[in-house]
Amino acid sequence: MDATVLPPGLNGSLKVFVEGGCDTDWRPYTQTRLYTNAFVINDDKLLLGFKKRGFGANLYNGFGGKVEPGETPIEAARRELREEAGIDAPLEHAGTLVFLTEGTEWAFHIDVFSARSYTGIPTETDEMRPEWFSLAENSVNGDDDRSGLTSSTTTTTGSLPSIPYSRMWADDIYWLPHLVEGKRFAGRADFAKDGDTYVMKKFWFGLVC
Ligand SMILES: Nc1nc2c([nH]c(=O)n2[C@H]2C[C@H](O)[C@@H](COP(=O)(O)OP(=O)(O)OP(=O)(O)O)O2)c(=O)[nH]1
Repeated sequence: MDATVLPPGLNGSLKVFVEGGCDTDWRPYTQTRLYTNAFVINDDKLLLGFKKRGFGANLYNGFGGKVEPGETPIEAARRELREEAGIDAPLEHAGTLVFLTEGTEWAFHIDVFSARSYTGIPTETDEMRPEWFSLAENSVNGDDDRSGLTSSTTTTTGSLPSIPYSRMWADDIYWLPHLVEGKRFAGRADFAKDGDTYVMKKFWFGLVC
């Protein structure tokens, strides 16, 4: 795809792999705020956190938050991983996500990181409950209601559910499989609000080439 038709906020050499949503314009914005999001993979398991409060509460996600003044995105990502999951990991940049929501006039610029090893023990915090999910093809459906299942922080891959996409941000199903495969991506997703629910209206994702 010609770089001139990238959604506003994206740049570089990107080849689209999915786009969709309403036939409306991308939401305008004048400011950008920096965020991070970190995913830890261990063999054929992926660590996600169940967000217990605040923005994105009740969704599973990687670990992350705002980049504080004086921090680089990678420093912020490692700090957030320590604060929210209690672990350290050799994070590498995996992708960039431009994210807009209705009612917020600025864009989230999210640097997404991944690591294939970690140190420490994933530990529940006030904000996040870490849980492992299986990347194996024959894993049980992680989109099912898991209430009643015991915590998966120490179980083996064989008994773990698959990635619970229906309980994650709606754009994740497009780019997270590429992150797991080690491919670098960038994309944009514009959301509207329907009551307390965020609905994805328009999206575009490409691989870095
Ligand atoms: N996977 C995924 N994550 C997203 C999307 N949109 C979005 O903001 N995020 C992430 C980026 C951040 O990691 C997190 C939002 O930050 P936060 O709300 O937890 O941060 P915070 O202000 O609490 O910051 P802090 O107190 O933890 O520093 O959600 C999305 O579409 N998909």
